[in-house]
Amino acid sequence: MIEIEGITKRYDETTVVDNVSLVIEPRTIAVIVGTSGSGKTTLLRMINRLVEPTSGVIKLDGADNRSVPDYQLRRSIGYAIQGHGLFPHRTVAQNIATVPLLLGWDKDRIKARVDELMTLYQLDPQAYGPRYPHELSGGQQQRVGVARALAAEPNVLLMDEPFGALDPIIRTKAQEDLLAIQKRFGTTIILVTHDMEEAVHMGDKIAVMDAGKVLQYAKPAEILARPANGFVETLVGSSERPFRLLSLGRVRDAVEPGGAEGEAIPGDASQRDALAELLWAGRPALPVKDGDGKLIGRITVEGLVKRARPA
Ligand SMILES: Nc1ncnc2c1ncn2[C@@H]1O[C@H](COP(=O)(O)OP(=O)(O)OP(=O)(O)O)[C@@H](O)[C@H]1O
Repeated sequence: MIEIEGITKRYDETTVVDNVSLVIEPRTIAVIVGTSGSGKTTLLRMINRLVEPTSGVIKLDGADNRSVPDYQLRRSIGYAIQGHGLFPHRTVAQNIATVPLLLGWDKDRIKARVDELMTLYQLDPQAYGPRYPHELSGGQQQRVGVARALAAEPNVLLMDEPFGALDPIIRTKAQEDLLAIQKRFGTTIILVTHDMEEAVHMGDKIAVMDAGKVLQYAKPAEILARPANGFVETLVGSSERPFRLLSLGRVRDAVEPGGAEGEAIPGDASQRDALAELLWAGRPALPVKDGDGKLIGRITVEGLVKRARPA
């Protein structure tokens, strides 16, 4: 659990983070969104003490983050940034091994962990381990950056626009990979992004920041349905709201009894994708199948339209 209590950061007369309090539950993803210069990066960097707060306290599992030396703290918290921050003169394997090496892991354990993470990120350790960062594509470098942040099995991972520079297809893949890894290791993640789509997709909770303050901190569905004020409403995009709400739900949760003509939609597809399929097929309803291909009912345009409005 991460408890941010009344955190403020001032540079001279300027307050860039203004009395922020947030609690991030273990094994969840909290996303920080906001306009440029709203203080997102500064807030994130106060968690691993790359920036020292002017006042306030941050606790990790109950302990003040100033109770250990900052270098020790940073070895226990993963940190991944846009542009990856890889060491250019170290190989991919050496980059990933950075923190385990600092922690004094033995060679075999480090090699096993590097191989495990590279395999997880679909980079063949034999082929890519000895390469240098510039010999990789942007998407591959991004995966190495996240693998490096995860190398020492941190409970907490801080991510600052980690997918910012990726093209949309690779970005989606990177998001799915991260969600899968988060589930598997139970990591608590704080992710800074500009992208509301990403925030809604990834976040268990979203914190909306403006001018150093957190305006709303709530579940994505709550933020979409009941934005705290006009700023949050603008940020979540009024015209996109219905689709974003639908993107949070699965087809299986909107199944109605009965059959329909046409190609069946998988139950684990998002309701937003189902609506797109229905519109594209020009049909009022389509059948729904479960993971085994068994038909479990149908999904209708009418049903989805009702769900695209806040409850
Ligand atoms: N070391 C510093 N000295 C003075 N001002 C700073 C310093 N670091 C950040 N700031 C200012 O603090 C404000 C918040 O910066 P921060 O990087 O936290 O914003 P952000 O929300 O992450 O922005 P972006 O989305 O553009 O990265 C900005 O106005 C920035 O100029």
